[in-house]
Amino acid sequence: MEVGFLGLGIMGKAMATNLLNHGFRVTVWNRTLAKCQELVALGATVGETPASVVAKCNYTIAMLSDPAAALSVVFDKNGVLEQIGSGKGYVDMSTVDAATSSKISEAVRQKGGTFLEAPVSGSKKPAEDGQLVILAAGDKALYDDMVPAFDVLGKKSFFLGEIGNGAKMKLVVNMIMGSMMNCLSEGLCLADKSGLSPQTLLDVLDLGGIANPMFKLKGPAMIQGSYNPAFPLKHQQKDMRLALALGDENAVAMPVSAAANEAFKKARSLGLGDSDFSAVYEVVKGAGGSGQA
Ligand SMILES: NC(=O)C1=CN([C@@H]2O[C@H](COP(=O)(O)OP(=O)(O)OC[C@H]3O[C@@H](n4cnc5c(N)ncnc54)[C@H](OP(=O)(O)O)[C@@H]3O)[C@@H](O)[C@H]2O)C=CC1
Ligand SMILES: O=CC(=O)O
Repeated sequence: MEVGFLGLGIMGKAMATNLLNHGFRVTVWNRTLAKCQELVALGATVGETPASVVAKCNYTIAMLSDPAAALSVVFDKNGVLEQIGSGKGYVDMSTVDAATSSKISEAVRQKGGTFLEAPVSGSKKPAEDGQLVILAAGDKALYDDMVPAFDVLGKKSFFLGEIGNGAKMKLVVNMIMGSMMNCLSEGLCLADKSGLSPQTLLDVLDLGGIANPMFKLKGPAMIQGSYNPAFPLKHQQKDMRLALALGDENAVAMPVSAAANEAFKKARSLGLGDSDFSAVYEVVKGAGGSGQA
């Protein structure tokens, strides 16, 4: 199967690599084109623009940072829309809101193409290991066509029906995740300040009913103050913001998530946007950092 792949950030690079390793022919594009070279070494070809990738491939996947990036790659000059049409499918796996997804879907369908949103749950390591959870919605025939690729990228795919449902599911999941990360940070801080060992807290948590892979993976690095980005904090804050907007639309009160969002915003203002989202611990500790938000 031949696929195009737009966006070679932390996730896109791992996902495109997996596809190449499983025998897919992959044509890649990235805004910073130099990042394509690592994939070329693994057998990928490069498209000069999103439009040229779509011209070459019947199926094109995108994995981009946020709604602005997702829209730009489709609607701007040399974008996806210039070459999409009958017989061509576009699959956006970025985490965006339902309105962004719907806008892209309508434009692609107007040109005669098909569209699927398919955001993923799971971070850098699950992406490298092909263990993502895929939350797809939109064109069912395109979903069926993509199953061989989804089987390589993920451990499970869900087809959630009409466009927007994948985006909404992803935002609900990440709203919970971001709130949990804040709660873990407060727990580590409280343990430390009240004379307990944060590591012993992690050991206790891991044996009980609220044990989870995120606490187990991130906790020890947080204690060390190590925030090598697997999931950049700026993206977690974007997801909290979009989830809170979904809460506004549906009149759902989310005070816990709103407080978590404030902590992520504060972390961005302290220059921690490119650190892992667990760096929100620095805000809870009252410390801070330096660098770009
Ligand atoms: N990292 C994670 O653990 C997970 C991330 N996600 C979601 O996946 C998506 C990608 O995340 P991740 O790979 O971590 O992010 P990165 O920040 O590592 O990569 C972002 C990608 O988007 C591109 N990009 C940004 N702005 C534009 C633009 N205006 N036009 C074109 N391309 C643009 C970047 O290009 P360039 O290289 O030129 O900057 C890069 O390829 C996000 O929506 C994120 O929320 C979902 C699950 C897990
Ligand atoms: O979106 C992030 C993730 O870990 O899932």
